[in-house]
Amino acid sequence: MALPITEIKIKKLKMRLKHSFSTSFGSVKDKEFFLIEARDGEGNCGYGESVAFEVPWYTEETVKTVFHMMEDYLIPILQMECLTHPQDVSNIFKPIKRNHMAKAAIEGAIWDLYAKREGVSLARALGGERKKIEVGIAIGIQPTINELLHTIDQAFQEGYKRIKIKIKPGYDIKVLREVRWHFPSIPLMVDANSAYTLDDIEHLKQLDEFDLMMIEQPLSDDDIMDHAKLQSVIHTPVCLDESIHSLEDVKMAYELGSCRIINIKPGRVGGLTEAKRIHDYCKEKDIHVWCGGMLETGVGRAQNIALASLPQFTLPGDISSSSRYWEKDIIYPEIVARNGMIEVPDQPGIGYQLDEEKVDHFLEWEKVYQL
Ligand SMILES: O=C(O)CCC(=O)c1ccccc1C(=O)O
Ligand SMILES: [Mg+2]
Repeated sequence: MALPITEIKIKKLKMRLKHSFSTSFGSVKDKEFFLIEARDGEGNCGYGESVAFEVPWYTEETVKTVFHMMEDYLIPILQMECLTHPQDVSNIFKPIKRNHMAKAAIEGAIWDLYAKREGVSLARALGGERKKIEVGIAIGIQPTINELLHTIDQAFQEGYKRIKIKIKPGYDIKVLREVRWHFPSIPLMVDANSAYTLDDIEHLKQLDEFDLMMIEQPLSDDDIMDHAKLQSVIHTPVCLDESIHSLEDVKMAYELGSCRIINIKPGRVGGLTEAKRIHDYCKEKDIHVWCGGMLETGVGRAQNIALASLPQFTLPGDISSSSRYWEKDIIYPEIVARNGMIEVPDQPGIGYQLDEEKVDHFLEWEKVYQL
């Protein structure tokens, strides 16, 4: 069956985060992103969200490169090709190298449109089975230890299933000692966003004393080899985030023993289809996976919820309530984690409605493309 797309609309939005989010390389206060709409001319509309930031600190993409790729290369490809299934999208985009966040934004809208046309939830369309997913919370680098302890306490009281804290050189061992002193048994992990090198191996070995679920992306963002050297000498499981752009990267990491856990973000790997391929491989190899976050609004968050309903997402993801980041989200109902669980919607598509008033409120401009 054909999957006829008649129109793609790009909406540029800017939303202020409730609190700025700080990591080892800098902080984000205002989130600029694109909301993508894919229509079929029969009244159905699918939604996608781009996750690139303004500055290329996380990966090389930026808000501007995402727009450039979508307008100048990806949408023209859609204008030329006929689709039968959202799985075709990654294939037709193959001639364009990388630029995964641009591809994923469009592909996500097409997956949602497809699920709505089929009358099934996006979770179901992807092969998801879970009715509820376990979620955790990511806490940025805090100005003081007391603020960190307070935020952890709050998150734990709200029932989040695990706490992730960001670390960097000078903000690691001492901080963890404090955290473990106050919270000896909470499920805890750390994310370094590539702040260390192999020269820090002796330092990183000290992490083993804190009973961490994992250390996420300690070394360089494009490295797979050094992480294998590190994993061979520390007990704490290594989880790769920035280093994983595709299934091929996961295979290499598995073969080399670079990590024991994979963080999957659809935006980083080029979309939901590639995310699912990675999931399926990890299931076969018994590698635990979880769904990462990119400070998304409700649209990206809803897509992550659908993805995390797949069976190998065995660890709680970075998918917190809308209210953690936003005064008002652009979807309704807002996403709510209760006791560290989020229900996977069973309505067609992402299962949340767009709040057009809110979208208009945060809208900077929009552009329409006929296919
Ligand atoms: O809660 C979230 O959305 C994830 C927070 C987070 O850790 C993060 C936020 C922005 C960019 C990269 C990362 C990351 O996982 O490394
Ligand atoms: Mg990370």
